[in-house]
Amino acid sequence: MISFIDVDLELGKKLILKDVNLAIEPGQLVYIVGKSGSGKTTLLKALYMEIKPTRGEVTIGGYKSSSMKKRHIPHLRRKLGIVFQDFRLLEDRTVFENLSFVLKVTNTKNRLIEERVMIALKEVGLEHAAKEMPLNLSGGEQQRVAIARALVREPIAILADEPTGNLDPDTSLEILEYLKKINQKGIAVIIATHDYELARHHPSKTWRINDQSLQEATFTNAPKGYRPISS
Ligand SMILES: Nc1ncnc2c1ncn2[C@@H]1O[C@H](COP(=O)(O)OP(=O)(O)OP(=O)(O)O)[C@@H](O)[C@H]1O
Repeated sequence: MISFIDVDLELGKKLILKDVNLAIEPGQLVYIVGKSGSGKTTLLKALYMEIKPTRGEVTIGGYKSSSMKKRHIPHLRRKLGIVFQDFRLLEDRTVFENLSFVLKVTNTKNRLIEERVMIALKEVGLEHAAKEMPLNLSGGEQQRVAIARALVREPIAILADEPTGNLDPDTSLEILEYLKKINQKGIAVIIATHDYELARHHPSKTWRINDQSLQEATFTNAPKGYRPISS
């Protein structure tokens, strides 16, 4: 469903990632780890086609980077749910409106919008918060709203860029639990994080960026405690 074949990625003529080969199957949960500035965000941007490879091919949801037309990029993004470290909620809209907004732009009927929004909020345990303003919620709850907003599109994959970067250790694990639960429903989840401990705590397929290259990593010994690594 998702593949990188012999991909080079550059930003402003600077080579960020070299010769990336990666395959992600439907329903997989995958971590992309690497220190700050190693290129995790760049890799995710190539997935949602914000960046075009200078060499090789990225394939996702039936789209190929080499033949992707600019006007088709929004079609691809409608199939993806993207979650950021800083939540990126509309602060002057209610939780419900933050989610319904996503469906309104695709001309979904009102009754269906309400149904899908409430199903997504239920998935993250926030159906009671539909009328709240985002800033009245905790950081963890805001991130759960962002996850629900990603879900409401019924995506083929959720791309999460440092989803726990602004959260305390316990809340980070809670967010990871929600992402795992969503993954168990068959949606691929790709988590980019500098927090190796998160990947160790809930082991799954892990790819590590080091010195411009992406390698498969294995964490066999899950630690007893969870300590986040600060950036
Ligand atoms: N427009 C640009 N031109 C050149 N280099 C850039 C540009 N934007 C970012 N970079 C560099 O690209 C590298 C990769 O950045 P990227 O944001 O992908 O890393 P990251 O692993 O996601 O880091 P973080 O965890 O801090 O977000 C960094 O060294 C950054 O300084």
